[in-house]
Amino acid sequence: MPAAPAADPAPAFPPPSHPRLIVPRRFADRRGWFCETWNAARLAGQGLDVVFVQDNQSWSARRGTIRGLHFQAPPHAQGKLVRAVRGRILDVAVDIRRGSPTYGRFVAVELTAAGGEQLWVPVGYAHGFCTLEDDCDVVYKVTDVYAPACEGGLAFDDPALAIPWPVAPGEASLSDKDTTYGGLAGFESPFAYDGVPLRPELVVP
Ligand SMILES: Cc1cn([C@H]2C[C@H](O)[C@@H](COP(=O)(O)OP(=O)(O)O[C@H]3O[C@@H](C)C(=O)[C@@H](O)[C@H]3O)O2)c(=O)[nH]c1=O
Repeated sequence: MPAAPAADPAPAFPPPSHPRLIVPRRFADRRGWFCETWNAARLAGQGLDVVFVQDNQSWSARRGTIRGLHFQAPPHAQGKLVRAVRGRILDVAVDIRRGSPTYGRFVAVELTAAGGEQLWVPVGYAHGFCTLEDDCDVVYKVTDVYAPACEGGLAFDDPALAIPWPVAPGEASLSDKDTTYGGLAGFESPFAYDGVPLRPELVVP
């Protein structure tokens, strides 16, 4: 008896511990467009099964504003789903999981209000962004609450990371806090590697 044809393999969605670019569909008509910016069931069906507990928004007045690189340590580690709702940013996620073969490597992707792209930044990654225009609003959902005692950071301009920020370090608009962080040398990460290396592909099949 001939073997039954093999079923189509399930799409190989990346696990939640991998960064991911999500571009929700927009339904355009004469008025403009409509978009579901987050649909828990749909994304769970695509392997991103997470619960958000807080929504954040920041407004940055100037092009060349850099916020980051930030993370919260356990027990309040945060996954973040980031998008620009006004303007454009270069969004960056750095692998800071101890023992990761891609430790210190990063993904950098442009997020635009015009395109509605979203970057999923998993737990175990430091996050930061640079505004590419004046007057940028960034909103993001997070999977744990703000916990100042768990806040940590890395120097955005650490030469060991070599992130190609689109602004000279001396010209970036920064918070006082973000000028105090050290680089990877001597950094003791609170995150352990979970077996999922950082791959360059960010777009879900
Ligand atoms: C992050 C955060 C800050 N705050 C307060 C603390 C402080 O007084 C003020 C500004 O905080 P910060 O300077 O930390 O804001 P900012 O530099 O924009 O911090 C953010 O940067 C990006 C890159 C991230 O990934 C976020 O998770 C967050 O760390 O807002 C909250 O009340 N809740 C929050 O969740």
